[in-house]
Amino acid sequence: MSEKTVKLLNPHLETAPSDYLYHLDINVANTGDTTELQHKFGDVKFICVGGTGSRMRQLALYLRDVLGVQESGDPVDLCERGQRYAMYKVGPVLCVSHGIGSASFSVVLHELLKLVKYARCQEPVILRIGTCGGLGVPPGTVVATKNAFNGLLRNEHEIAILGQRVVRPAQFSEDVNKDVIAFGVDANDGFQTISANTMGTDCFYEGQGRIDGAICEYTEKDKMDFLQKCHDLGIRNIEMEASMFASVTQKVGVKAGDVCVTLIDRLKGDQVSITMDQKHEFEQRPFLVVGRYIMKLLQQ
Ligand SMILES: O=P(O)(O)O[C@H]1O[C@H](CO)[C@@H](O)[C@H]1O
Ligand SMILES: O=c1cc[nH]c(=O)[nH]1
Repeated sequence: MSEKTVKLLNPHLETAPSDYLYHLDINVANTGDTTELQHKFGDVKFICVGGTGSRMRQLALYLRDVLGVQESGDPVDLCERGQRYAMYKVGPVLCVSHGIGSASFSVVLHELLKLVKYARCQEPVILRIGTCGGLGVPPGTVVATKNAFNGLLRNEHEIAILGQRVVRPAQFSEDVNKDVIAFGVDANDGFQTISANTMGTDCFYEGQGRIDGAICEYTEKDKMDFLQKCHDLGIRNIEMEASMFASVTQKVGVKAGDVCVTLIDRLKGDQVSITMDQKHEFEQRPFLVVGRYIMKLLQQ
C-alpha cells in the first residue's frame, strides 16, 4: 500500500477475509479486494464529524456551496440502514454524526478509520465540528483545540481494555490546529475563533462540574475552584469527545482537529439557556471556519 494510506494497528485485519462495519452498515466482503469501496470513498480527503445527524446534513449542504459541488436535492444518508449514525458525502468530504460522548464516537471512529483504510484514502484529515461549554469566553466563541485534557485534567485518554486500565496520550495534530486558525478565520466574522485547550469529559453533568444534574455531592465553591483550575491550565472549552478523539487518531497517525462553538460561559452558570434559533446560528460558525480551511487545503 502507498505511504499515504492509513495504517491501522491491528494485525488481525490483515488476514480477515471480510469485515462488516456494523454501525455504518457497510460490508467489506473481501478485504483483499476493496475495489468497490475505493470507487465510492477513495477520493475522501476530509471527514467532518459532529454530534447530530441534522448538523451533519446542514454541513453537507453548506459544503456543497463552498466547494461548488454540482448536486441538488436532499443529501443522501449513506448509513441510513444502520440506524445509528448519519453519513453524507460531498465531493472529497464525508460528514458523519457521532452521537453524544466518547463511547458513541469511538464506535464510529473505529469504523471510519477502517473505511478509509479499505478505500485507500490518501492522508485523510478528521475534523470534529461540535458544540461545547466555554470557560471565560463569550458564548458563540469558536475554539480550535490545542491540547485535549480528560476529566482528570490529564492530557491523555484512559480506557479499560481486557480488564486493564490503558492510558494513551491525547495530542491533536499541531498542523491542523495552526492551519484552522491561519486559513479558517476571517477578521469580519463577527465572532472570535481562538486556539486553546479543551477538556473532554465522560459526563455532561457531574463530569463537567455542573450543580444541576440528578446527582451532585459538591458545593458551588468546589465547582468554581475546579473550573478555575481548568482555566489555569489554558482550558477554554469543555465537551465530551476531545481526549478520546485525539488519542485514537494520534495512535493510528491520522491528522485530526476539534473545532467547537461555545454555547455558554461556565464561569457564569450551568444551564444552556440560549434559544434554539441562537444555537442553530452558533452551530454554523465552525462551518465557516472549517469550510475555509478545507477549501485552502484542497487548493494547495
Ligand atoms: O454538539 P456535539 O457535537 O454533540 O458536542 C457536545 O454536545 C454534547 C452534549 O450536549 C456532547 O457530545 C458534547 O461534546
Ligand atoms: O456545557 C456544555 C455545552 C455543550 N456541550 C457540552 O459538553 N457541555
